[in-house]
Amino acid sequence: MEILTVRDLGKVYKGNVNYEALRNIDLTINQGEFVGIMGPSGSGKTTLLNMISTIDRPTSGEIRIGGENPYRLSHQKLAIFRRRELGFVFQSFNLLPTLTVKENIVLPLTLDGVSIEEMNKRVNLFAEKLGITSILDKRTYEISGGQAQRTAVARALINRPKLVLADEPTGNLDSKAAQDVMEMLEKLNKGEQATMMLVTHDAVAASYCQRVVFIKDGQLVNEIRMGTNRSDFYQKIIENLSRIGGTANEPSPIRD
Ligand SMILES: Nc1ncnc2c1ncn2[C@@H]1O[C@H](COP(=O)(O)OP(=O)(O)OP(=O)(O)O)[C@@H](O)[C@H]1O
Repeated sequence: MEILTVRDLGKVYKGNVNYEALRNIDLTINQGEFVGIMGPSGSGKTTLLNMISTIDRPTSGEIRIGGENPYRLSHQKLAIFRRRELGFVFQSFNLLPTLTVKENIVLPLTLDGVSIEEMNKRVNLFAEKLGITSILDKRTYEISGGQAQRTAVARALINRPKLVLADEPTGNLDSKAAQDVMEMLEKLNKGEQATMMLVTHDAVAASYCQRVVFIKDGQLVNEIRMGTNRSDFYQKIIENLSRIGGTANEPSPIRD
């Protein structure tokens, strides 16, 4: 089943000089897929993510999420759609510092009037899956970056959204914490059948995806799929990035 359908998408930033940031983008993400988007700086990754996350309107083409075109919804319905159908994970975690870890996680549920009992059930389930049960009552300034990102992942998934969108989720983490977060995302993708799209510069993070799509100068140029081995997939990602000018070649930090 298709969760995300992007057809012939285009984006032109209007200004003194118009800039065509995306052109003829076609992308489909099926239920339960984990897809990475990679490309050089300025290639259009954030622009694409902003269109899909309904933050910014496309100039042409169409986006459907779970069969719905979010840009046809009224302002109020769009806000509800975003909260119920999309989950967000950001580079900078975006947790509220005055709340505890648990309060941050349940925030999307409180806005939807879910019962306390159901909230507790879900928060305990996700906290256990993400290994953050012992820090639920801590404030966000008392936890590590890796714990903060796992909290953000729990918050993004607690509503069981149709699509989870992650923007450089490992960008502020050291390599060990980054690996932990990617392992959690992979586990949740498999265990919860969560459909995920990840924008990243990090080839190691991308190697946890099942499919990586490459973007250059506003166009999708290639896609590769994970085979049986993550180490080989990582090498293929690096080769593709080198070809399109995304990053230098480097030795694999992945051991099988
Ligand atoms: N609001 C805007 N107005 C005009 N041009 C913009 C705007 N936002 C982005 N651009 C341009 O569109 C192109 C794509 O930008 P985008 O931020 O999507 O790239 P990116 O691949 O996410 O880059 P990075 O990896 O550096 O974050 C760039 O050339 C950028 O300068």
